[in-house]
Amino acid sequence: MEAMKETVEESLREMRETFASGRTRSLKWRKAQIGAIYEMVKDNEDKICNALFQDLGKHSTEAFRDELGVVLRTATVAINCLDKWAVPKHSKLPLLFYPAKGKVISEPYGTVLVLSSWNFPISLSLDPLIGAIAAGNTVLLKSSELSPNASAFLAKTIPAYLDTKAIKVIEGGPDVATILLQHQWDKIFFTGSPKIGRIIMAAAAQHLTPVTLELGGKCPTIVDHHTISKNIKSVVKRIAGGKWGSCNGQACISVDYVLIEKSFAPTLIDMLKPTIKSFFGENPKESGCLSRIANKHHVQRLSRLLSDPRVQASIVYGGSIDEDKLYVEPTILLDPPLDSEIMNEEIFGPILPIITVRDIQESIGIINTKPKPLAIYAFTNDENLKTRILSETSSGSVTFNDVMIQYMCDALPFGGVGESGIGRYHGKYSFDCFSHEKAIMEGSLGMDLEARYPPWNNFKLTFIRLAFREAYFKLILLMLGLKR
Ligand SMILES: NC(=O)C1=CN([C@@H]2O[C@H](COP(=O)(O)OP(=O)(O)OC[C@H]3O[C@@H](n4cnc5c(N)ncnc54)[C@H](O)[C@@H]3O)[C@@H](O)[C@H]2O)C=CC1
Ligand SMILES: CCCCCC(=O)O
Repeated sequence: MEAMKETVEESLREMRETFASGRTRSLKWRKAQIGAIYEMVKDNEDKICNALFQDLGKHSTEAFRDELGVVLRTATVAINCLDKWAVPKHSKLPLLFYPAKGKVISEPYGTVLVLSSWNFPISLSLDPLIGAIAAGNTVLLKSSELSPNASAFLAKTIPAYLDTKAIKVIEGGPDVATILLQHQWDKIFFTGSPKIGRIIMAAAAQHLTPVTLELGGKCPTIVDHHTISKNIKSVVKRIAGGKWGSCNGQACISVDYVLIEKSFAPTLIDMLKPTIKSFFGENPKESGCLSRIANKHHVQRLSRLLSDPRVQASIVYGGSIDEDKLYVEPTILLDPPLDSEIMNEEIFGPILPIITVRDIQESIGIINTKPKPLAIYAFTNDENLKTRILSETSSGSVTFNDVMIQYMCDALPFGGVGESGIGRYHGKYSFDCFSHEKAIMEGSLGMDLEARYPPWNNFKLTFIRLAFREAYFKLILLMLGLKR
């Protein structure tokens, strides 16, 4: 660890020197670096897909949809929009200070730390990296030890494409992260669990470092079957895809549990079963399209969630586990107890609890008994229910009549609220996430209003009262010929 400490100190010193040189402030430099990330992903598609397969058994199609394609689009949007994002924003000032001028400029924070997760190790590393570079920062990236092949690819390949004096990559786990957190950073961007998010925030507090925490939680899916019945096949496929079709439920915005009216349960279960078979065949373990569970610890964690006898009794499909093959069968539960661990911990795996209510309106009350989720999904065409969900619940985002696609829309901010996260990114939100918005004001020496200065008197008070009444003050300036 001593060697690692020296590496970290040397990396930080060099990144700070590079930032101080001003090189990263050049939009040309930023675009060149982001373009290099684009080329790196394009040049190494096979290596990246192989790394994701080695780490997670992730199929190359899923890997391209959720990772490579996401990064390529993020890079393209950043390069195309950076000039616009970086333009100072002029501000309308109170007439009292006329003819002073105001604007806001986006200033890079400086030297930034990015800590990412294992489930989408390429996109969750490179997306924030692109944002940090777009904003003009130097960056150190530490991806997750639980995706060793993807982490090794990033550590080996990024230096071959990017400015190594500005962009550093370190492999390692909690021990390395702990060393990193002992240093002062100008911004920390963390993707991971709320538990570790608290550690990150506590470490950042020592230096008053701003943080973005991309965390997780239990994303509910309401299905109001009365109003979506003519599209029920799409609804069921989207729910199944939102659980088993993206890293096998190991995603922060996966469908965690479903809320439906009791009368609809048999139909939903009967439609989910053939849908799973249509996705993964008769034996999903051999399908090749279903990502593996990350490691034995997570298999044992999922096994523990299922071990509650009351949960065991709620299994209506699946339930088999093969720890050696890091496999948990796509599993459906019907009404596991709301006080069971599986209904109070982020599942982060291929188990789908179906919770039934008498009236779908009761779903809101159940959702509000839990921490604010990263996403809420609701399949409904009932505008009143939509309005209630939007006004009576709080979450990072709400998606009606689909799941997970919000992640791929760079015009929408991606982030949580409460336990599910602090801050947001994607698209321009990434640029803003890694920028300090600095207020600039330029006063005029040409005109000095005595009313600004003592001695105070009623005339000055009247003048100041008027000045806060912008319309009157504008009239006065026009009459005095001081403003056209
Ligand atoms: N909001 C989002 O975009 C996403 C959120 N997540 C959330 O992340 C969690 C799963 O990801 P994991 O990687 O297992 O999370 P994690 O919190 O265990 O690890 C995340 C990162 O923190 C580091 N880390 C672990 N222990 C640490 C410690 N004691 N001190 C400092 N750093 C430490 C890890 O090396 C890794 O780089 C889930 O809760 C999931 O919902 C996952 C992906 C995306
Ligand atoms: C579809 C890609 C989602 C990535 C973020 C997550 O849910 O873990």
